[in-house]
Amino acid sequence: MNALPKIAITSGEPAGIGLDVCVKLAHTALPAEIVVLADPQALQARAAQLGMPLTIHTDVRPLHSHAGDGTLTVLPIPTAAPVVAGKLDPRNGRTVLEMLDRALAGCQTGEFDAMVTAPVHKGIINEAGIAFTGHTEYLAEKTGTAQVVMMLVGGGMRVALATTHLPLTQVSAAITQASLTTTLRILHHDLVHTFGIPQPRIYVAGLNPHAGEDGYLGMEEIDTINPVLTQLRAEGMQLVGALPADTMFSQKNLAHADAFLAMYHDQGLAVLKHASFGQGVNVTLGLPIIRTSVDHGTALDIAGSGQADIGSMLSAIQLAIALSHTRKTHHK
Ligand SMILES: NC(=O)c1ccc[n+]([C@@H]2O[C@H](COP(=O)([O-])OP(=O)(O)OC[C@H]3O[C@@H](n4cnc5c(N)ncnc54)[C@H](O)[C@@H]3O)[C@@H](O)[C@H]2O)c1
Ligand SMILES: N[C@H](C(=O)O)[C@H](O)COP(=O)(O)O
Repeated sequence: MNALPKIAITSGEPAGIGLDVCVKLAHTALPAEIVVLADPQALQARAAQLGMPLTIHTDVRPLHSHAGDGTLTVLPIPTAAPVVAGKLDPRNGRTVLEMLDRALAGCQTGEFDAMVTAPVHKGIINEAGIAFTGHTEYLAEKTGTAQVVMMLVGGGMRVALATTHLPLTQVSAAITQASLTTTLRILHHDLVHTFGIPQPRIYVAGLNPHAGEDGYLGMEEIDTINPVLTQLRAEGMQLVGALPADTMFSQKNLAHADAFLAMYHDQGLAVLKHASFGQGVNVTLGLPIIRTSVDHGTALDIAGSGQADIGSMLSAIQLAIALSHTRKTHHK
């Protein structure tokens, strides 16, 4: 097996900073073979807008590590409409999904070892007539995976979510004993087998203020969360909780927890992004393929301006490389 991982980067919403990040990536060396899925014309135009040199290769080249010499290997996915930095166009909604489909297919056939996703704009894909809530849910559906777990890594912590892109009014109903059990099993399994932590300590948040205050501020802890924790502790998992979310991320807990499980998106991600926005990584656990992503969105306000930071993309690629090596070692 090839020792140099081959990583597919989907460039995401073309009006956003995904293209800026890819142009900057051309100038950063990495210990992997990198293939960017993008519209070559739009990419070249963004490089010109940024005033950065870029040479695009769309032919199949012999195996080489990403030199950071201003060149990019690009797998062309043409946009349906011309791309303007900062201006969304629903006609390009489907293009974004074509990139994901192509990268996923390559990961499934072994053409790629992992996919790393630049940000997409969920709203414009829906405006294009395609129901879409996020990469996480999309890749789960496309791979026929009943349940996956979104986990972000950054600021010295790992934060996983019991629910992902859901309106708050639907969160409580979505957290069932069955879903929470599966989430914790996936999280525990990946912490052990992918992140190499033999006996991970997982700190679990409650859903309600003060973890429900013994039922006076909500019943989800008593009815759903605590029974699941009790059951899984009996199986040997080290679980702490259900904890009041407002103090769960204290420095003391940070020193002891291998991962935190938040009940919903902003309960966990507001904390993690406060600590590490721009450097964090989003990783989907439980998929049959390796997928990591940036921790930021399309940043339409700065697309084409040169202000886009590539720290999170570099962290996402580095984690994808590490996970590719781990998977290859286990499958030897
Ligand atoms: N991985 C993903 O696909 C992903 C992740 C988060 C948000 N989103 C989507 O992105 C869209 C916009 O989301 P948002 O406005 O909430 O968040 P955002 O991350 O796009 O922007 C928040 C702020 O951070 C700044 N910013 C973001 N990334 C930056 C970078 N790399 N360098 C410098 N500054 C940066 C932006 O300019 C903006 O001021 C939404 O449609 C959202 O769903 C996608
Ligand atoms: N929840 C992610 C975040 O806030 O960073 C983001 O929306 C991307 O999610 P997907 O990877 O599912 O697109």
